[in-house]
Amino acid sequence: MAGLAIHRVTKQFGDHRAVDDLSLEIAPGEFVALLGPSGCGKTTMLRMLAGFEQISSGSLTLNGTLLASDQHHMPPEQRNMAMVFQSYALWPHMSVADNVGYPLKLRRVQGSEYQRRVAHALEQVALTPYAQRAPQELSGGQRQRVALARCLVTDPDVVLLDEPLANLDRNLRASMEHSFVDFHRRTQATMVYVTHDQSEAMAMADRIAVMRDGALVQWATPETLYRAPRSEWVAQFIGQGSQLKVAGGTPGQRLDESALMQGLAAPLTARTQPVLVRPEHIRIEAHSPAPSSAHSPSPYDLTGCVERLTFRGERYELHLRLATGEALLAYHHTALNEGQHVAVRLLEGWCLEPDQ
Ligand SMILES: Nc1ncnc2c1ncn2[C@@H]1O[C@H](COP(=O)(O)OP(=O)(O)OP(=O)(O)O)[C@@H](O)[C@H]1O
Repeated sequence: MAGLAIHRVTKQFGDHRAVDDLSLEIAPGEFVALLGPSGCGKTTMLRMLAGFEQISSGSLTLNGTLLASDQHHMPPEQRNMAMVFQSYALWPHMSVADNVGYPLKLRRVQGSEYQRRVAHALEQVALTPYAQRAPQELSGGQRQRVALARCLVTDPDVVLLDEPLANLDRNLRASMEHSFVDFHRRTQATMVYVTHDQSEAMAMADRIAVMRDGALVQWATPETLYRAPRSEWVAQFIGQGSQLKVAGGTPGQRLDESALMQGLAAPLTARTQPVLVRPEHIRIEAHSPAPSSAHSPSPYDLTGCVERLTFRGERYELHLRLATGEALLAYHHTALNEGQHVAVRLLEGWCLEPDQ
């Protein structure tokens, strides 16, 4: 396949495997996030793609051209990739326009061609009016857009981004997410974006590679990761939710309400299958549940105690404790009292692979 192919790549630092037998096929023009906790090997993978780090085994190819293997290492400047760093890495003594044009100077592009490409890159990130300012006279978000324009100017095949929003405050991060998505749409560049922030990855990427201890644990669209996380570990890392144990069900199976309730009603020793229940699949009945008759059991025959209540503007987050001692996170539209007992209905759940 044309595009960026990571084939069984391993990076060994002494005894430590920072990246462990990782394979990904990234389509041309795709926006991909490498997501995982600190130290899982994301930056090391990105640096191997850029050519700043040699690979220990496996191979990297871009549009069929070998970039790296254990025998071969194409230098970074020959890979036609551009990298955006957390620190922006702008030259303080140069204007915005000169910073953006710097990679062109290195390539000896001059005159009207130089002017045209710098103007175009600045326009792409909506910074034309700031061309003559110094980087220190810009906000953090604007500086990061200068860094984007600087990588755009060389028309790279691949843009590599290493936690580019980590230094920005929360509000600015949200607006920069739009800038990145917009940048991606306009340029159609293949983008590989490293982050430990799942909401950032979910908001921007076409597909996400979730990494743990150097290995790939799931490679899927944001929707699939949310709806169908593979394991207990991925489920606790992506989105909000509670994990319960049920009897029956197999990993990768969706349980409906009755299967879930049946699985929960089994003796504790038989409940070995972990299941994820998202808060939007939980219904709360604030009044005490009526005793259910043996012939027509009420759907509300699970009860929980409200341990904690957090106001989130459009809804309340309820931290519930079930009679079995298990914790459950639910949403509710009105305030409840801490210590109050409520009836709980679980509409669906997703069976997970247990962690080793
Ligand atoms: N040059 C190096 N020499 C030895 N070990 C290294 C080197 N670079 C990274 N490591 C180790 O490899 C592992 C992965 O590091 P890496 O920076 O890729 O993780 P990361 O997922 O990007 O983390 P973070 O989100 O904190 O940046 C870590 O245990 C790190 O200490």
